[in-house]
Amino acid sequence: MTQTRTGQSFTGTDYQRLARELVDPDVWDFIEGGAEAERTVAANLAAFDRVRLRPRVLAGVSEVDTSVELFGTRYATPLGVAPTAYHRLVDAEGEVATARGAGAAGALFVVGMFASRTLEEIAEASSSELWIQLYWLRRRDVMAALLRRAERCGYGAVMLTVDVPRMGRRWRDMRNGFAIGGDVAAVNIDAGVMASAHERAAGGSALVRHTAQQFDAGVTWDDLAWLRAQTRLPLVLKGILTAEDARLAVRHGADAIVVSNHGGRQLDGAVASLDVLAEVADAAGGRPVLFDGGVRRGVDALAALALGARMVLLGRPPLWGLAAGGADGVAGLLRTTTEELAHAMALAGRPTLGDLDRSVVRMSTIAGGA
Ligand SMILES: Cc1cc2nc3c(=O)[nH]c(=O)nc-3n(C[C@H](O)[C@H](O)[C@H](O)COP(=O)(O)O)c2cc1C
Ligand SMILES: CCCCCCC(=O)C(=O)O
Repeated sequence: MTQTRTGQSFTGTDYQRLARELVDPDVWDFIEGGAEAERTVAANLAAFDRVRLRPRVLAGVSEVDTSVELFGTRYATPLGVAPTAYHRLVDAEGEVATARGAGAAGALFVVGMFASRTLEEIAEASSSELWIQLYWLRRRDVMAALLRRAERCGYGAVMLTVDVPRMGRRWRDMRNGFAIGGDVAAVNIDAGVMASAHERAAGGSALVRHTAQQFDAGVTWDDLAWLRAQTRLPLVLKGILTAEDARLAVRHGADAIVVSNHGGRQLDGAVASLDVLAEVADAAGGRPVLFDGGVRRGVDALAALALGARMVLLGRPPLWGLAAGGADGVAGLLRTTTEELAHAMALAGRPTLGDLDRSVVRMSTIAGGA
């Protein structure tokens, strides 16, 4: 699924529109929604509206190369699939289809701790690199067991999400009394640990109750030593928004950092990811910096790569692709966005990702400003 009825390539917004028609309204709210007034959701998008590009000319752009290397693996595209929970909410094959789609596009897929297909099934279906994402649960034995399984089936890194000591107050989910329903489940985790995610109650989100019960809000930087000791895989911390925390992450053994505000789903009012990318990249001591939040077009990815990201992750867009067209939809979404990026690189006179630096971007103070 990569073309409209008139033969044009789908863009991200085409996938979004199609997905909206197909997905159950409560699930749509879960995907699209953010915390509280959704100011940070809006800020992530608005930051890209303030990007102005400084193109160079006569740069020899007959070949454009979007490939990138990270932890010894080369990817065809610097776009990757961010960890998102429960892909079977939008497609019967769930993460297996996402893995096939990401593989077809040569993209990294970060499999969520709350995946709705087993780590082994996903690995079997994948032809590109997989990483595993973890939240810090009270049950460290569950985290350790997941890590061992991920290592056994060849996952290449562990991404610890550090911005969810408790669940953001997502009013859409709370008003919908959202709970994970039907036969969808986080199949890699003990059913007892996950039970509260399925308990529907009027006027509240089961995800909030589940997080309060099962996530460990007491962890500190010192606890990272425990996780480090569990695995030889590279450790990537997701959810860093300040130079201070970037320095602490490096000091406590992070091999890479993801600049992210969780797609505006956690602290409403938090800075737009793009606005702090350069600050965090400067503080990361040479460690690779990944980025997510509000990337919808290739030109957005170009700006994030220029401001210091080695790789750019997409959260909601691959779910739109998955809902609209399964594995083909995920591949189509990633390919289209990569083609947009390659096009922008050519027109900006930067034919390789190595040519992208801060001189590409000038941030306007107002959306749509000069
Ligand atoms: C439906 C949904 C589920 C998510 N689940 C997770 C998750 O399980 N783990 C995690 O670290 N981040 C999760 N995220 C956050 C994404 O990894 C990512 O940070 C965010 O979506 C990026 O913003 P974008 O959607 O604007 O691209 C989720 C996001 C969405 C939209
Ligand atoms: C019951 C598990 C909670 C899923 C959390 C997924 C997530 O991080 C999100 O942003 O939503």
